[in-house]
Amino acid sequence: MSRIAETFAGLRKRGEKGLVTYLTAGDPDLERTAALIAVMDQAGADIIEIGIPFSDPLADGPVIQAASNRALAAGVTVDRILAMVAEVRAAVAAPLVLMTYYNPVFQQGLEAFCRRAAESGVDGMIVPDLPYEESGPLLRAADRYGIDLIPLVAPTSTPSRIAAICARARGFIYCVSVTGVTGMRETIETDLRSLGDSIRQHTNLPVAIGFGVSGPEAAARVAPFCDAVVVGSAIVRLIGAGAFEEVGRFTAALKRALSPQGG
Ligand SMILES: O=P(O)(O)OC[C@@H](O)[C@@H](O)c1c[nH]c2ccccc12
Repeated sequence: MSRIAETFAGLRKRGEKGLVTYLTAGDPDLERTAALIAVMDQAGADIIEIGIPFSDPLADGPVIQAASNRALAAGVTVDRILAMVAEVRAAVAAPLVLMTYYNPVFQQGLEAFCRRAAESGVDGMIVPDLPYEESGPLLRAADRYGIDLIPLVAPTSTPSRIAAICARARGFIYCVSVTGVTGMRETIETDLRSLGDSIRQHTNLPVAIGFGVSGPEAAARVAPFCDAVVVGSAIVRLIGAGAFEEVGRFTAALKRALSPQGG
């Protein structure tokens, strides 16, 4: 069983919803990223998503774009990110998922990228600009190295597309709650119940909902429709403000809101 599958099995047994937290690697530097991954793990994050900064992050809103720019300005590279992951891996219980656009993967070569990611202890990958139709080669490479290629489903995905995406999914399905880019929102208007149902018709894999979840109350509101909630921009904003010691407290508050006794 993969580390991601084990994590969801444990959550189910404990009657909890999972918490997936995101941060951009190298913002403000990789030493801080490593420390924050450990802090989020200890504070209750069930899966940690590590963003590889990219110059043209089309799915990202202003908060994560700014984090990418800071990381790129600090000179972070894919090599250094994977070395950092390899260093923290043994001390961190949570599965680690890379969020990367396709270009950095393609530049290294699909096979080489997946091999090195696996050697560094990466458990899964999200590649938001890789369309389902073109995902075959990367899926095969990821499968060879035991890395789950986690797909995105959006409110605009048609039923036949959802079926096709689910058939190729690994790890979990990342259900995008809104049409648009990452970032905190006041409210989420999407009918998450019916979107979740249309995914579950085609797969038994867990469903995580992300985009726009701003804090513990918002997390508790979307939790009934999924197995895990993803929080990115709200955490990246704390990091961007230098409020590093807040990250652990915020993560713990999010996790409390997703546990049976509630927040
Ligand atoms: O920032 P938000 O709205 O909390 O959403 C999570 C998101 O940041 C994270 O999962 C992510 C960051 N960049 C992405 C690009 C595509 C898909 C997902 C992501």
